Amino acid sequence: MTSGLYQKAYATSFIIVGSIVHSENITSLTIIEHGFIAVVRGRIVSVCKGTEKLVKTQHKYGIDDNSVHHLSEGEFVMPGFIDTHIHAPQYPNCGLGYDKQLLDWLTTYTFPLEKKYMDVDFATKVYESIVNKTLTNGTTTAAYFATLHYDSSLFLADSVERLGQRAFIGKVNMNHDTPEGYGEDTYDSFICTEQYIRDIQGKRNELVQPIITPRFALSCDMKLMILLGELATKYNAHIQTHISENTGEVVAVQKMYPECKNYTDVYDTAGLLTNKTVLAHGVHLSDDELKVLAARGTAISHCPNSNTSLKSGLCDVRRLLNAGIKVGLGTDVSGGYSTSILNAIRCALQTSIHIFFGKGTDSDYVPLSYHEAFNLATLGGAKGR
Ligand SMILES: Nc1nc2[nH]cnc2c(=O)[nH]1
Ligand SMILES: [Zn+2]
Repeated sequence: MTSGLYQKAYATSFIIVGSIVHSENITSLTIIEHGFIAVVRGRIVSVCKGTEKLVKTQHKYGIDDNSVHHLSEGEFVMPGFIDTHIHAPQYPNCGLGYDKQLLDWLTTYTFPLEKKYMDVDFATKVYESIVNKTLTNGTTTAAYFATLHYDSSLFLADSVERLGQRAFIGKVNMNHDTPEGYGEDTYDSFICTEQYIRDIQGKRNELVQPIITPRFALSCDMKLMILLGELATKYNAHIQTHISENTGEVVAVQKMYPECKNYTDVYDTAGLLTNKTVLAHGVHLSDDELKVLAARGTAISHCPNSNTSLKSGLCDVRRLLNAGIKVGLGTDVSGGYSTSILNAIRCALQTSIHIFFGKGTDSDYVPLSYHEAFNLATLGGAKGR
């Protein structure tokens, strides 16, 4: 759905007639040819086929012929894509800096760019353009990381609201090992985050929600993470962060938290693993960690473009699904160079095939199918919410 039509969906009632493609579960793709989808004041009330049913639906909801849109031959309607992990401020760096792996990439390219968002004018320009770009690419829901800056993070929420996207927007928290000019102390980070949550919830717009966003275990100490976990409970808020993306990062986390069993245990100890938590990457998780994540109902955002671009590794989605973990797709701009979830679908399929090659093509490993990848890009991402 184009962004114009998407915005219109919230204001009016209408019916789209034509082919409908959607995913009801991970094992199949549903294709309804010559069907129709009826939307009444922003809510889908019917997905059906048949002329008689179409006429009945028009009568039932008082939808006149001018509000019935017929798709042309070859066109189809499908659910919007869900980007479960994207860094809005990193958009200007898309396609840059892949000569480094995660930790060096952060200090060389990412932190210096994010620091610039103390300038609200700069932030407004970039945020307006990334929200427009993702909407154009068919992303109707996104979980955004903003930056540490309270004012610019609110501007991202304003852009999302104005342009008509559903989004979870996080003011990032970082109080440990921070670069010059881009860090916060524990108290400020906590106070500012609480105010930020209140501001966003105060919009009373169900499409725009705050999400608690400790950057990752190397940027936040345990005290701050515990405080953020408490905020999540108090405000019934979602949580997002990164986990086990890169082997150097995993080693550094174990060194920083020697009392914890593993990376997952760090977040579990802080109370950050809930059924409203989304963890990006999860490339190098052990079987024990997968069990804990499944038990907590915590989701993984699979970011295959980023995992390859930053040479982090091949994330085995089949293994995550078999462990009972909810999985969605993320672009991870600008670790990933593309803002498009269609690109994430393609990258997820290729990553899965590369894992299959690694196991030997005579193995019984089943790479992801396109209908599984389509599910991860739509309903799978929605489950993580
Ligand atoms: N890909 C990615 N991983 C991270 N880990 C901590 N911060 C980041 C980030 O900005 N991007
Ligand atoms: Zn990320």
